Amino acid sequence: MTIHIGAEPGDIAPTVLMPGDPKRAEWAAQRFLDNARQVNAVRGMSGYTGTWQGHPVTIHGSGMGMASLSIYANELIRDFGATTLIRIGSCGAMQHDVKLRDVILAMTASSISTPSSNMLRELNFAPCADWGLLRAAVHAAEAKGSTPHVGGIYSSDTFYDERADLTEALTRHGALAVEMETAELYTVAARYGVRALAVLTVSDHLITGAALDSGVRESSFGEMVEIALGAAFGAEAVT
Ligand SMILES: O=P(O)(O)O[C@H]1O[C@H](CO)[C@@H](O)[C@H]1O
Ligand SMILES: O=c1cc[nH]c(=O)[nH]1
Repeated sequence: MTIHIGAEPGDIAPTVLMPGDPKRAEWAAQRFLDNARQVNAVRGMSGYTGTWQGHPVTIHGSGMGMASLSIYANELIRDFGATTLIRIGSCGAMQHDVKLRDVILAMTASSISTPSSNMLRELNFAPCADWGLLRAAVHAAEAKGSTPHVGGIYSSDTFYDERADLTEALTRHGALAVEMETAELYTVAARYGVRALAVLTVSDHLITGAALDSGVRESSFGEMVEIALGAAFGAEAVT
C-alpha cells in the first residue's frame, strides 16, 4: 500500500495499462479482463486487476498530465513491481493525414519539460518507447487489419494551449499528435529499466477542429486496448 495506491502486495500485475481517465480504466477492465476486481480507489483513481487470455493484467488510471502520471508510474514500478506500462490515451491530431479515431503508436515524445526535468537538469533526455513493445504493437495492429501511425508526438503541460507558434513548429517537424503524459512515462520507465509504450486514439483534430465527446473518450476506444494487450503478450494473441 502506498500513499496513492491502496492495493496490497501482489494485487498489481507486472503488466499495467494506463489510461488517463479512471472511468476508461473501469470500462476497459469490464470489457477486456476476466475476473476483474478493483485494487485501487484512493482519490477516486481506479485500478483493476484481472486476466486477459490467462495473463494477469492491471488497468490503472494515470490522471491527466505528467505530474499525475509520474506519481502512479513511480509507485507502480517501485512499490508494486510493474515491469510493462502501456498508456492507452486520447490525443489531438496535428497532421492532415491523421484522422479522428486513428491509432497512434508513439516512438518518442517531445516536451517543454517533464517532472523529471528537475533531476535531469541541463540534459535534453530523449524519451523513447520500448522497441520490443513498439514492434509487437505494430504486429498486433496488423493482425487486426489496422494500420496505426507510428512516430513522434508532443506531451504538453496544458490542454488549453496559447502557443500557436509551438503547435505550428511541432506540426512542421512531423509531430503526429498532442497529449499530456507520454514523455514522463517513457522517462520514468527508462530510469527504472522497465518497458513502456503509448498507444493513443485520436479524439480531437487540431487542424479541422473536429472532436469526439466525453462519453466516446471514456468507453469506445477498444481498438487501442486490444493493440496494447497484443503488444504486451504477443501479436498472435490478438484476433
Ligand atoms: O484520454 P487521456 O488518457 O486522459 O489523455 C488525454 O486526455 C486528457 C485531456 O483531455 C489528457 O490526459 C490527455 O493526455
Ligand atoms: O491532450 C490532449 C488530448 C486530447 N486532445 C487534445 O487536443 N489534447
